[in-house]
Amino acid sequence: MATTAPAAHRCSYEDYEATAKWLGSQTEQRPKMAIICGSGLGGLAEQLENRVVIPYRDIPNFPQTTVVGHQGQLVFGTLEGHQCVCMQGRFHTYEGYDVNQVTYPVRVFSLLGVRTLVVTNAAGGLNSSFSVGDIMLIKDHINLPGLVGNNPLCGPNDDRFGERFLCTSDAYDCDLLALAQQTVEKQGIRASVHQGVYCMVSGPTYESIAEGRALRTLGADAVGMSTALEVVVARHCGLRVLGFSLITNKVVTDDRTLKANHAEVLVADNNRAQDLQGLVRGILAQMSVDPEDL
Ligand SMILES: O=P(O)(O)O[C@@H]1C[C@H](O)[C@@H](CO)O1
Ligand SMILES: Nc1nc2[nH]cnc2c(=O)[nH]1
Repeated sequence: MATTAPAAHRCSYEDYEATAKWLGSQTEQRPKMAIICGSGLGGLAEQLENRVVIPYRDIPNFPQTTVVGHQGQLVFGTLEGHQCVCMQGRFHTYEGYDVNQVTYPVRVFSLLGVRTLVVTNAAGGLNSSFSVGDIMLIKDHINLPGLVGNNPLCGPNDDRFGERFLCTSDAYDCDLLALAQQTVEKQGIRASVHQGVYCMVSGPTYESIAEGRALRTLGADAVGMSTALEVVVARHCGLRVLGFSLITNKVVTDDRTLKANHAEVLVADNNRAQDLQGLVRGILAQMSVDPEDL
């Protein structure tokens, strides 16, 4: 039987605008920061003050989450003095969404006035010095789907969002990364936090032994099924990006008896999500608050 990739879901500027306008009518909050919560990492959104919760099913043009550990709602509120919008649940291409649907919220956030994107994910550790439960500050990525043609910037370029040819050598903001590293030192958690390269694959399969080895050879420290596409679109609309991976499992690169699974990913999240939340809060507490937020 022939199989086909999902048909490209073209979204017009007017679609993004309509969604942003509708969200703007649901709350007076105008966040400058968006946080995408990875698998099992939605707890951060519970910590916001003055919460306004909007289920994805109510939002015009929004996709729906289908993965365990991804709740499917936007939460507006304040965290450490910053007005934020949190995605409690993200979209993945392995769910059948195409790259434009997966990244749809990022452009909507930019139209809402968001200037900084914080991305989090659950990822498999490839770097042999990483342990389960460690945090990786993302310093760069390998956008494997994008490199082989599944890039959300393919197709006609809309100059209202950004330029045709985007440079991604500076995708992860150096100043935010430095602030994150300072916070790590301040919190005394250096032993379990590393900087590294995140590789996005499409999933939903976890890596074969040969694939795990190949990704390590490519220079990846951790591998997951999200994030890079969102970051590309965020950079295209000029957002600053800070990224975190929670290492939920070690990618199997030798022992055939070990098997990665989503339950193990969620257990590791459950055990260590609070550390990641504490780090994100610590970083936000040190970031100057936009005067318009006060
Ligand atoms: O949404 P993220 O990237 O955190 O989720 C990861 C990748 C898959 O969705 C899932 C695999 O266990 O966790
Ligand atoms: N591709 C991939 N994604 C993950 N997400 C969490 N763990 C993993 C993993 O081992 N591989």
